[in-house]
Order: sequence, then structure tokens, then C-alpha cells
Amino acid sequence: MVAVLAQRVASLRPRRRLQLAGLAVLVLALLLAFFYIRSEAADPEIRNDVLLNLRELEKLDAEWDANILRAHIGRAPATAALTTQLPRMRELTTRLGEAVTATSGAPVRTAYSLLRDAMQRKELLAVQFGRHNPPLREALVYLPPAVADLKTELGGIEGALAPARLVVRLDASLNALLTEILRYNVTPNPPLAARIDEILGDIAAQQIAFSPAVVEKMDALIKTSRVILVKRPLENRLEAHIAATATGAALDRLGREFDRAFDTELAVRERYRGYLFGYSAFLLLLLAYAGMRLRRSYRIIGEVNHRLQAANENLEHRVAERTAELEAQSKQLERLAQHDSLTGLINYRQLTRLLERALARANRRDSVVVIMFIDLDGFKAVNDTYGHATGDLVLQMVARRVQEKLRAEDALARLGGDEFVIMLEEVASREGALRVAQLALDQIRSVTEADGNPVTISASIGISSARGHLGAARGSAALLAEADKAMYDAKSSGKGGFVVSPSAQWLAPGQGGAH
Ligand SMILES: Nc1nc2c(ncn2[C@@H]2O[C@H](COP(=O)(O)OP(=O)(O)OP(=O)(O)O)[C@@H](O)[C@H]2O)c(=O)[nH]1
Repeated sequence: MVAVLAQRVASLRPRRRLQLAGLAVLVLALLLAFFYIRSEAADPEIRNDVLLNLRELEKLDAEWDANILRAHIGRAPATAALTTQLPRMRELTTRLGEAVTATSGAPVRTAYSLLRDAMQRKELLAVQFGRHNPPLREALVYLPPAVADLKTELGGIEGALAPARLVVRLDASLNALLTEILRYNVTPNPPLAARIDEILGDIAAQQIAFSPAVVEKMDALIKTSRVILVKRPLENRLEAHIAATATGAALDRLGREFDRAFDTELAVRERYRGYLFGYSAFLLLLLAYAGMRLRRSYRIIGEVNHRLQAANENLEHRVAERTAELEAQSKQLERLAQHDSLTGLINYRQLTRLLERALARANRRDSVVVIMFIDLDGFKAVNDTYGHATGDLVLQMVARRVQEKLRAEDALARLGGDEFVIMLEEVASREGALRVAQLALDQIRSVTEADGNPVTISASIGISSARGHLGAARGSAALLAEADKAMYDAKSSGKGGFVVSPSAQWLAPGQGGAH
């Protein structure tokens, strides 16, 4: 799988491969950031805040309950005490709501909404409770002394204003009312309410027998008793409903769910810390692998470079060698092209080249160029008698001996076989040229022994010459042909001598220099 992937990647274009590598690095970095963020330690401050808020809310709720209870038993300093905790409780509930949004988990949200509903219900009920409680409290506070007061007044009027029978009856009714009202206040129930209602009816029926002042007090008593009759069960019901809102239980539940959510969050972060650790190890391995690959690549590149450098140096060396070889070969070829291989003298080609230049110079200087065509006499016999090698040796000796007698600027060429040519420049006179011809002849004749064998050779020499502009205009080929012809003339007139071509040109006597 990995190998197939690597092969695919390797087959991509370099630009595409670079893009892919960038994308891979981005994904790896994003994954690292994700694990890092998810593994970050949960802020303990949030947990502390939530717990402190919950504790304060519990405390305020308990105080609220205590205030309601105090109001119920008539010890509340004022009904305002029933709502003093509310602003702070609302604030704490809102803060808990914010903590809920920061904490994940449906159970926490459910517990929070239950608490909020309970709080709202309780608040509403507490307001209603606060409305009904004061009249009830006043009635309960008012009734016993009012009964006692009326009874005292009845004692004073006994036998005077009303018949004693009626006074006794009202007194008994008042006693019964107080007893039943006190019982009703503790346990309000319909039979007791019916009984009180009956007593009140009885008291009302007796009013006609008493003075208006007493009737007024009786009315007040009846009214107060009816307030108690109505408000007492109402307040009890409200109180029961307040208790049923169970804000304490809702707070407990929310506290538990918060704890659980925080613990779960901690466990999740702990798990991600593990992932982060593993992933970091994986990244390190990846990095080490990449480093290794890079090092290997560098090593290979270094080796390839080294080899290329060595190959380059070797190539340069070989090229230099080959160039030197070629130069040497070229020089050799040039030399071969210009020289005769047996004697080392220049050949016909080179001779004509030198002759052209010499004629050009003669043209400029109005000087004389002389050509002497030499053909050995009796050379064939040497070959035939002693063999080709001896003949070669004789040719070499002739070349060397004639060359010895010439100036550096003179030229001696071998045209092939036993034919030689001497070229002289700046020849002052015909006599000078003939002296050179004679010298050459002597030198050739001086070869009398080769390879221990006696030889007898001579030469026939044809001489031609060209002077200045006119001579140069005749050209090298004509000059050579004239000399050749003169040489044949020399041969035909008996060999061993020289003949000057009739077309030879010379300087006028007195114009001459060197030869
Ligand atoms: N050893 C040797 N012999 C050569 C060479 N080139 C030509 N020859 C021989 O030289 C001889 C030249 O012949 P000829 O010029 O007729 O000989 P010759 O005896 O001088 O006769 P004439 O010129 O008529 O006086 C021939 O036998 C050729 O084979 C060479 O390079 N080396």
C-alpha cells in the first residue's frame, strides 16, 4: 500500500509533488493543532466558579425557604424579606447559564432548564404568598385580643342592657370561635370550616340584642374570622406548591451534572493527551525518516557530483591528451605532406609553394630565382647491384651532402626517385649559380661508398632562372619545366654535367649580391 503510494508520488511532476508535500505538511500541522487544543487542560477556574455559584444559590434558596416558613408562622419581620434574595439569585442563575453554554452535554442543559423553571415557578408562588400572608397575619394577631376585649365588655353589660341568657350564649359562641379558629389555623379542613361558619352565623344572629358598639365589634370579629377561613388554606396550598418546586433538588441535580460533565471533559482531554503523545512520536519518526532520506539524497548527490567531477577531469585530461595527439599527428601529417619521408627534404608540393613565394619576392626586389633540376646518373645500377636499401642510403647521403653546401635560405627538394631540385634566391650572377651547380655535382660524386659497397654516381643538372617582374610572370611551373628540359639536355650531352636553359634570366653584370 505504502509502496504503491510512494510509486504514485514518484511518478508525479516535480511541481505537483511539491504541492502535495505542502498539503501533507499542512494536514499534519492541523492535526497536531487539533490534538493540542483538545488535550489542553480544562480551566479549573470555571469549575470553581460554577461550584461557588451553586453553593451560594443553595444558601440563598435555603434562606428564602426559611423566610417563607417564618412568614407562615408569623415571625417574618416584613413580607419584603420574601424577595430580598431574588436579584442575587437571578444573577447567579444567569452566570450558571453561561457556564452551561461553555460546558458540553445535554444532561447539564436539561438540569439547568429544570432549575430555571423551578426558580421561576417558586418566584411566582412566593409573590402570591406575599400577597396573602399579611392579611392572614393581621387577622390572626387581631382575633384573640379582640375576643378577649368583647368578652370583657360583655361582662360589664351583663344583666343591664341585654338579657343574661343572651350574654352567656354569646360568650360561649366567642369561646367556641376562638378555640375552633386556633384549631383551624393549625389544620384547616372543610368540617372545621363548616363548624366555624356555623358559629359565625350564630354570633351574627345574636347581634339584634346588643348595642351598636358591641355589634360593631362582633362584625369585626366575624370579618376577621372569615379572612382566616379563606386565607389559611390558600396560604397552606401556596406553601405546599412552593415546597413542591423542589429548587433544592434541582440545584443538587445541576451540581451533579456539572461534576459529571467536568469529569467527562477531563477524561476526554486526558485521552487526547494520549493521542497527542502518540502523534508527536509518529511525527518525530516521520521527521527522522525524512532526515535520513535527505541525508541519503545528499550523500548520493555528493557521490554523483564527485564521480561527475572525476569523469569531467578524466575527460578534460583525455581531451587534452587527444588534442596533443591530434596536434602532433596534424604536425606529422603536415610534415609528411611537405617532406620526403626517406631523406627528410621538402617534397614537390612544398617546393612549388616556396618557389611561388620566392618569385613574388623576386618580383618585388627585381632579384633572380634559380632552379636546378638534378637527376642522378648511374643510380639504377646501385639499386640493381646492392639492393633497394643501399639505394635508399645513397639517396640519403646525396641529400645530406648537397644540403651541407647550401645556405639556410636555399631549398633542396626531392621530387621522387633519384630526382632533386635546388632553389636559390637572390642570385647575383650566372657564374654564382654555376658554382653552386658544380658544388652539388662534386658532393654527389663524393658518394663513393654505401653500406660498405663501392658506388659510382654522378648527376645531370638542368638550370633555369627568372628575374624580377617578367620572370615571376612566367610562373613556377614554367621555371621547373625549363630546368627539367635543361636537365634532359645535360643527360643527352653525356651526363655528369649541367646545362643552363636558354630562357634563363640574370642580373646585368655589376648588379649582383650573394651567389
Ligand atoms: N633505392 C631506391 N631506388 C629508387 C627510388 N625511387 C626510384 N628508384 C630507382 O631509381 C632508378 C632510377 O632510374 P634511372 O634514373 O633510369 O637510373 P640511372 O641509372 O640514373 O639512369 P639515368 O637517369 O638514365 O642516368 C630506378 O631503378 C628506380 O627503380 C627510391 O626511392 N629508392
